[in-house]
Amino acid sequence: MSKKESACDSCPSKSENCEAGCDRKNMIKPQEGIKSVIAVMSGKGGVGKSTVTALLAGFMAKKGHEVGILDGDITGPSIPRLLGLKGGRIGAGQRGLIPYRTELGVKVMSLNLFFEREDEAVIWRGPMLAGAVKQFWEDVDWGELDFLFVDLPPGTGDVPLTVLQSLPLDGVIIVFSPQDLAIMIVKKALRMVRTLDVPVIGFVENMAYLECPECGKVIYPYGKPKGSQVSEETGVPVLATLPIQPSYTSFGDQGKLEMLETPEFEQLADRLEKVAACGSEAISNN
Ligand SMILES: Nc1ncnc2c1ncn2[C@@H]1O[C@H](COP(=O)(O)OP(=O)(O)OP(=O)(O)O)[C@@H](O)[C@H]1O
Repeated sequence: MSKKESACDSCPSKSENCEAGCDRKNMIKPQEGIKSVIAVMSGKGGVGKSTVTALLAGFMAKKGHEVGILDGDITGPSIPRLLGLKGGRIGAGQRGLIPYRTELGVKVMSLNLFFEREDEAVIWRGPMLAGAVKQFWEDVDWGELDFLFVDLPPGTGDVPLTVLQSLPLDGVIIVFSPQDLAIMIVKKALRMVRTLDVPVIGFVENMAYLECPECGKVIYPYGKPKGSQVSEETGVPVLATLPIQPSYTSFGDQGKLEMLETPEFEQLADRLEKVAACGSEAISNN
């Protein structure tokens, strides 16, 4: 039995007797060509979730994987800018909308790619935002992918809820920074994911430290890293710890973020490869 079949069989949405209380009963059809679907989430804005998504996509692409990014941050989409994609040229084929491709070949779909002006504002209410994300799943010809990363807007609102309930996710990565506030909110995000019975793959702690380029001294502008404390309290491993790295911002501004080398993702990549091969049951931290 394939990984997808077993995942679907264990999902209550497949059952004719789906109980009224089932949280994932609205799950939409898996796409045959996509091996694993991973949401990248954060409880709070500005912790670097889109930066992590773009860097991770580049890291996995450089390892030889076919990678896609579904930009679910409809009102604040930054993925096209970080990866150097200019909107206004979305095409359609027989099997749906054709995603853009970055220099490394990462497939990307984002609402901003429909606009020529990247500063176009999207003023929509929650249900429309959630509908757009579903369409990016259903109406895009993603083709064959090893990993589709879904970059979620921050928080626990309509779009994260729709994605967690309706996309056939293999798991969620939660990004946080070492501030106490961010830690409190990461636990809310984790609670939401667990309530909806979606597997948690692990945490990424971003902006954990800064290494002085002159003397090499390490300082902690946002406080000491909280990875081991959060891991102990939640039972979820921290699979990558990223420094404050000015090149992330400058490469992002130039649309070349995927080109940066990020050896910090080695352990996370191993986990993701396991998920793609054996299913999230093998690594779930729920
Ligand atoms: N490790 C880092 N080192 C230096 N700058 C970083 C780092 N991570 C993120 N940034 C910068 O912080 C800003 C916010 O990052 P990003 O847009 O990825 O956050 P986000 O959590 O996706 O935000 P949003 O809440 O808008 O979704 C960007 O300017 C980015 O370049």
